Amino acid sequence: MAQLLGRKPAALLGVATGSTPLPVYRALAAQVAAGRADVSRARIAQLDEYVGLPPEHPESYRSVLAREVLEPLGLGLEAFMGPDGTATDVQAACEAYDRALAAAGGVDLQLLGIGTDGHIGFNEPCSSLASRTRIKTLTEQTRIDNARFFDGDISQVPHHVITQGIGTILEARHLVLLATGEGKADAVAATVEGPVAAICPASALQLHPHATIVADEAAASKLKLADYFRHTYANKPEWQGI
Ligand SMILES: N[C@@H]1[C@@H](O)[C@H](O)[C@@H](COP(=O)(O)O)O[C@@H]1O
Repeated sequence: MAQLLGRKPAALLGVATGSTPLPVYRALAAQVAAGRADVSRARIAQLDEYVGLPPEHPESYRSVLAREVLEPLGLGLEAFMGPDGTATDVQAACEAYDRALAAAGGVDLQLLGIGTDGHIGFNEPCSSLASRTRIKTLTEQTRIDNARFFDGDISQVPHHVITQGIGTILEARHLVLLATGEGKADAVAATVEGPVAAICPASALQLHPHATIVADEAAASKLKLADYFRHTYANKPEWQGI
């Protein structure tokens, strides 16, 4: 991210919620504090949002991103773009968000996490690979996974969400998907080595010309080609800048 900001100070950074990307946000904030990265002209775009949670609810994704990304980077809400989870006309809000992203020049770098079922954003299994920002219904598993943010009480986890569609996500110039822990190993294997199929929404990354997957050993543990991936990473020519 810091490299991108060096090349393009007014970059539009797409950010994900969840626990996995938090160390990235902390590292970027540390670089900003040390004067090694300048985010003063950067803008931040939200990936998904719960429907019906007021923006000031501590677990609305707008609140989470304000707390974890905007404030540590010293950015205000004027640098932030996101869909309105409380809109009366949700579909119109979704379409407006897609238009706003395009009008802002598109997302330069989109950070993604991955759900245990292979979802990206909140595109649950069998989401159309061409989908645009829209309302989705969460699976029971995702609601169970996310109950930890709601005092472990699943009844507080909304059933409906707004998410950038898979087609919308694929329009970002660079996709970076982060996965840690054994719980993500099946999803990572299906994403990287499985067929491109809506049953694993993250497999759509195989269609993107510039997608990077960063996985720890546990999350990578079910990859058949792990040795090959390690070898190529260790032998990247310096000119590739990785
Ligand atoms: N909508 C978010 C996703 O964007 C995120 O990738 C996923 C994984 O979260 P974690 O990184 O905490 O495992 O959680 C939620 O479902």
